[in-house]
Amino acid sequence: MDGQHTETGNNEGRDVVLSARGVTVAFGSKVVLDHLDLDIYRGEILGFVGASGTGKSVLMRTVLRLLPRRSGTIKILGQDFDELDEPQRNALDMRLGVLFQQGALFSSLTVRENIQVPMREYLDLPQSLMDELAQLKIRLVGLAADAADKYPSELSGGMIKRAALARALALDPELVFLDEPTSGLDPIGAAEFDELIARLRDTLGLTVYMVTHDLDSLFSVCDRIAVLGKKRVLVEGTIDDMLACDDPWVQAYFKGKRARSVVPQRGHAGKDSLAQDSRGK
Ligand SMILES: Nc1ncnc2c1ncn2[C@@H]1O[C@H](COP(=O)(O)OP(=O)(O)OP(=O)(O)O)[C@@H](O)[C@H]1O
Repeated sequence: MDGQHTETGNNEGRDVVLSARGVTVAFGSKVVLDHLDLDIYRGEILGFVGASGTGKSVLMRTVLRLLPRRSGTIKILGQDFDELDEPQRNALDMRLGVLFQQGALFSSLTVRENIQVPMREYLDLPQSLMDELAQLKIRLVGLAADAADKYPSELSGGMIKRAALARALALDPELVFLDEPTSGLDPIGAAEFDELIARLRDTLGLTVYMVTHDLDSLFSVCDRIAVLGKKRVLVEGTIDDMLACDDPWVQAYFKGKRARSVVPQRGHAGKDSLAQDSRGK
């Protein structure tokens, strides 16, 4: 059901890399998402927010086909998984990277082996090339070379996130899904991770779909934000659009006490100045 949510700003002519229309997901009689619409544009970092339990993870899992939907269509990079055969699905899967909450690394595998899991699943490469590629990804996410031989239990929380990101990037995806990537990190670690995501978006041309509760991330690296509420996307747009939105939850979230500590002078500042305020803390 198109046009149910408020989409602000002019996105006409932009390349849509993910388009959800009328998506409904339910568990028995409990409807979590009801005719949800959402667009993600190429090259942007979209922050996806909403109160706890509103269905942010459910939507991400539905988009990734880990949960079934009751109705609606989802197109990723112009293709609808439902219309693809197995080899085509695999080809499309390879263009997506995913970082689940808590990193979700395999504890019995080293960082190098974790990064090579998707390579083994989708590609047929000699071990020496996979080792080289894993080392490249390790460098890309700012880990030291010797992290390759470490097991997840030997890594700090921030290193685990980076290693999980390296695995998400293993197949050079175009669209990356991040589920609360900065949760559990201290503010400095979280800010560094945000900077890494922004840098990778710029250098690799990634599109990023980021579920987050982290106001700093929303203010500093997200180009657009989508707010989930009432089982659909209530509003999507820039930080300024969020600040201007009169929905009570959006107001409380973006103008509440926590937001004020992130953005001391909210209201009329543009994204850049908001970001500066946030980072300057
Ligand atoms: N497999 C499942 N079976 C039944 N109910 C589920 C299942 N997965 C999620 N739910 C329900 O769907 C709703 C949305 O859950 P979800 O995990 O997507 O919320 P969220 O917005 O990601 O929350 P949080 O911010 O706390 O992570 C919740 O009420 C949850 O209990």
